[in-house]
Amino acid sequence: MAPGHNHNILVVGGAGYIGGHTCKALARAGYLPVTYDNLVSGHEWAVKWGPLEHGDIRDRSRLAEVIARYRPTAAIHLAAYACVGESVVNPAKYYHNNVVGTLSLLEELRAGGVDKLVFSSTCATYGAPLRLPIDEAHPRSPVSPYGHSKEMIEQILRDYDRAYGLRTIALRYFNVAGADLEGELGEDHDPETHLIPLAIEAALGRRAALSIFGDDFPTPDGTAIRDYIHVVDLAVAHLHALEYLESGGATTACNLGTGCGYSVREIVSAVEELTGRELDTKIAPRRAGDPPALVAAPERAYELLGWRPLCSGLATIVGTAIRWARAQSSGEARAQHAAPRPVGRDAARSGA
Ligand SMILES: NC(=O)c1ccc[n+]([C@@H]2O[C@H](COP(=O)([O-])OP(=O)(O)OC[C@H]3O[C@@H](n4cnc5c(N)ncnc54)[C@H](O)[C@@H]3O)[C@@H](O)[C@H]2O)c1
Ligand SMILES: O=c1ccn([C@@H]2O[C@H](COP(=O)(O)OP(=O)(O)O[C@H]3O[C@H](CO)[C@@H](O)[C@H](O)[C@H]3O)[C@@H](O)[C@H]2O)c(=O)[nH]1
Repeated sequence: MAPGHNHNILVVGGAGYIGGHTCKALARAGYLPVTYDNLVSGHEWAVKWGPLEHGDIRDRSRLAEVIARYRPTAAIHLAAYACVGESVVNPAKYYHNNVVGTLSLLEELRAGGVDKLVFSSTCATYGAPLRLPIDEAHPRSPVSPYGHSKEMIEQILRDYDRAYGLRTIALRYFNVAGADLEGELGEDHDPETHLIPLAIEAALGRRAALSIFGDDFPTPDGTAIRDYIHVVDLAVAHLHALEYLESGGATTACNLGTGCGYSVREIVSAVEELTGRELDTKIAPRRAGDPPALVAAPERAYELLGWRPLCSGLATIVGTAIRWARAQSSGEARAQHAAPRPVGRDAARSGA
């Protein structure tokens, strides 16, 4: 790419778990990821591959300023609250941030002439599945406010394309897990709610026991089944999605999953095997809003994007997450967190 060529990508929510990995993949492909994030759950240390612009998606003047400064050719929108259970008890929080916030972002993208958007959607838009695996034609009937918020946004995006020509691809992620293959990034939520990091923390003795939310689901071992996709595979899919839009692709949506489902008990066994520690578990009631099984039919993404998951085997997902968790308490993690963001070529391209 020629120096000075404007290939800035606005990564909204780029300081988060998936956003950080996506920025790394973008930088490797020659883009400059410009992170826009209010750091409500993201981290400054996770922004290593381009500038960090602090701001909230509901702050339109701040958004306008950042878009005018970097003139991105496209945006990737990952900023949201994303906990299914919490959304059931506090739906207002979810609709305000996810839906109202996205409307604010869309207005400023329009005003700034940004006409391509990759959107982080979710398999939670399907609700309780009527059939497995779930393909994109499956009815979407969310069972949590979180899922509803994402489904509403998908509808808004279709309408914005028809009316304003904003082309978008909604990526319906299944369960994202694992950590950067080089150990530079990983999941760090506070509080953590996701199964794999919680199981690892329990195995490493950092929490007392892992609660298994329900063992009476209609699944072979009674625990809920999910399709886990490695965060690095997911990050790379965003590059393919961007290329799809850059080459004129029409507004659409596709699943990002593997087609393989694992139960909570199977995840517990994998964590035990790979840490060499026995896990203390206790059965707890089902968590509100949790469907029994979510497994993707992943073929549409293969065909549309020419993408395949390459590191989403369970051993790699759990193995990289264990390595990341172990590094958190060591000097290795602290050194990485302190690493400065790249300057020079990137600073020049940022127009900073
Ligand atoms: N983790 C998963 O398994 C999963 C699965 C399906 C979909 N998703 C979606 O992927 C996206 C990223 O998820 P994640 O796991 O990386 O979560 P995360 O919490 O680590 O990242 C979200 C980022 O958005 C930022 N953010 C939130 N609200 C903001 C606001 N109002 N203004 C500016 N920044 C804001 C946060 O600070 C954070 O950096 C979310 O949209 C989520 O719904 C995640
Ligand atoms: O301590 C725990 C945590 C989770 N689970 C179960 O493990 C499974 C996976 O849960 P979790 O890791 O919290 O992910 P989900 O609730 O499935 O949600 C994630 O995956 C969704 C897609 O399925 C995304 O939309 C959400 O943003 C993302 O948080 C579910 O059956 C949970 O009930 C437990 O049994 N014990």
